[in-house]
Amino acid sequence: MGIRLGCIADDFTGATDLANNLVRAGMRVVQLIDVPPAGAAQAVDADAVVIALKSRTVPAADAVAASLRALAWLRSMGAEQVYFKYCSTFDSTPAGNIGPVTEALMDALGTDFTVATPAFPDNGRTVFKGHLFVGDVLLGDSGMRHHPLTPMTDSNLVSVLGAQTRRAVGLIDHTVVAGGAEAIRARIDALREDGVGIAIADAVSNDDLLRLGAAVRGLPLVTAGSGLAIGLPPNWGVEPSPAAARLPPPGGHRAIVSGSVSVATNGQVRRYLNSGRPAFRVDPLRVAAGEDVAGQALAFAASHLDDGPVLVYSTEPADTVRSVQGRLGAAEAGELVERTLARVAQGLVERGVRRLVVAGGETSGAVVRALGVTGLRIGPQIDPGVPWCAATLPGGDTLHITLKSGNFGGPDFFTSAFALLDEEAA
Ligand SMILES: Nc1ncnc2c1ncn2[C@@H]1O[C@H](COP(=O)(O)OP(=O)(O)OP(=O)(O)O)[C@@H](O)[C@H]1O
Ligand SMILES: O=C(O)[C@@H](O)C(=O)CO
Repeated sequence: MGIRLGCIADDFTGATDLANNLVRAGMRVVQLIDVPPAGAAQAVDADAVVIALKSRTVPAADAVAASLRALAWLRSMGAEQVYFKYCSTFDSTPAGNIGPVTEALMDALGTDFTVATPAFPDNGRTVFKGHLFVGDVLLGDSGMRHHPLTPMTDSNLVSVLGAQTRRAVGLIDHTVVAGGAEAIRARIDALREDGVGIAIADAVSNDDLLRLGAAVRGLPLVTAGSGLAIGLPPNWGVEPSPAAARLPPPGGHRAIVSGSVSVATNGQVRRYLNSGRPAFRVDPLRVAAGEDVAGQALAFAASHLDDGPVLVYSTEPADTVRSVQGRLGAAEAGELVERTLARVAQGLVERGVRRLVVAGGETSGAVVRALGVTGLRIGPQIDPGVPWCAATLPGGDTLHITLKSGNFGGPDFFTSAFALLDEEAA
């Protein structure tokens, strides 16, 4: 039997976020890093496959090409419905990539209609009258306003998406969503007749997402944050089951690698440092000056792994990061830190780390690629949007790894993550 749901995620932590919601709703999910080579098809035994791309901020043409490659592979696996996952804060610019990728997927699937909703109420992302809220504030008033690559200053998603697409963008508003699947389908029919190709869907609660999920049964393509995923498995008669999230038993040393500069991660790092546990700070300026900072971090880690977890971090508040970027250049600083942390992660695994927390989407991409990991089995949720995963290392060992989006996770995430793994193993 082929897979039911084929998913394309525009970044790595977003992919595990989506996979997590599907697993919680009972699907057996495999996450693949990049589009697999031909012939890997036989290896997949799952209800859903999530292909993790790094396509959020690359040029739109590259994002489209990568997404179409992923689509072709998912279709070859028999995917009955396709899910394009983007960020719950709708990270994009007028050049894309949400609009261009959505339209390319619609064209390739030969469909004239799809929905778009980044709503993820469990993490405070709600859509009301087409406007996206992050917690209690509109998107345009949130921290996303100052994002270096995708500054989000307009909270009205109908206009944000309209600026990125050739197709007309409409709205399925909350009064319709509250009316249930039939009412939503009637609204979809009316929008289609009016020539609308993509509809932003309101959702302020998980119940809204469940109703939307039922209504989009049979649409070849849905586009969303991870929230809509909770409403799709019932369309195939799949029900929540703890078996879906079962991972092999964990072992080995524990470590945390954090290159995220988000507000939530800053709080988590601070909390960890205050607890007095072993931690090593990676200073990008010392790396740029030619010091072997990765080597120093690994030497430090080696002497503390027995009483781990050990934290290696470059996480700093926004003003410090800005000052580093001012001296090195933003892209150069980012790449330098990603390369250093990826080397640290490799060295940690060589030194026996088999339980690894990684914070930051770009950082996760760099780490996972450096480790030679090609697929992740999704396990239990630590906090909304962040599950433990199991990967097979090139040498055959199992690595338990979690990829945390910058703004996800509670203040004690770095300790609660390991505690959950211990509980599951007990
Ligand atoms: N101290 C630092 N100075 C400058 N750049 C840094 C520093 N620490 C990390 N970076 C870079 O900042 C970027 C952070 O992006 P990343 O996606 O990993 O985390 P995030 O943006 O906080 O989280 P997310 O994308 O998951 O919301 C990376 O390119 C990283 O290398
Ligand atoms: O949807 C989200 O907010 C996350 O999964 C994400 O994509 C962060 O990069």
